[in-house]
Amino acid sequence: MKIAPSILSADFANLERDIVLVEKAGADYIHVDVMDGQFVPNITLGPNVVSAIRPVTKLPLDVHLMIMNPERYVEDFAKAGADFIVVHQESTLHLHRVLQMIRNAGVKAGVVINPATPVSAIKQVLKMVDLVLVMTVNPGFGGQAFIPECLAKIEELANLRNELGLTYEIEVDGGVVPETAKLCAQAGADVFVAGSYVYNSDAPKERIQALRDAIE
Ligand SMILES: O=C(CO)[C@H](O)[C@H](O)COP(=O)(O)O
Ligand SMILES: [Fe+2]
Repeated sequence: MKIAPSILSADFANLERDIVLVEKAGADYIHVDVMDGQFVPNITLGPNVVSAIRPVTKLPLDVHLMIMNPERYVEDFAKAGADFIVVHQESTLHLHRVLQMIRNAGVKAGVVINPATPVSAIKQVLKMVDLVLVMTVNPGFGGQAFIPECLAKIEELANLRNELGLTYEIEVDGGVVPETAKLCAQAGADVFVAGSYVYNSDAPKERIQALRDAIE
């Protein structure tokens, strides 16, 4: 079980401090939310920020691209030091090609689906990916409520992984707190993204531990 704090809820004027804080608190990945103001109604950061934070942590950078036509930026995020590049099924007409590009750049490839997108939409590419991310809120903002209908998709992906003999990690993102994390773990999730629950607190270390206690 892995915990991936999302720096979307960190203090952007103190990113180094907030990344080191969660690394020391036992985080497994650093989740980086990239938004373009088109695919989602919010704008965050680009490859320059990924390359700026790369040297401040040894943890893998899990880069969640919420941008239209992510094929335009795969190379830039790979060069910036992303360990995972995760692209939305809904953001490109050429999902297979984008995943090939990510793999060819020597980066782990991930695919992500919105709450309204069924698992069947990514079945053809499951054998190409290292990670499948199930959005449990509509992407764009931190601090939203978990959508319980997404749990069935986690279970479906866990069953498919067994049936097809694959090894992708199943990650969940959005509204993750101990109660919802437990439900996701029971459904088969392995990686838990948490932004506001970890960072909007005086005690991020205790919050990471509370998530771990809930899922293990
Ligand atoms: O991708 C995201 C939003 O689109 C974020 O990773 C996610 O929302 C984390 O925030 P929170 O844990 O507060 O829901
Ligand atoms: Fe995210």
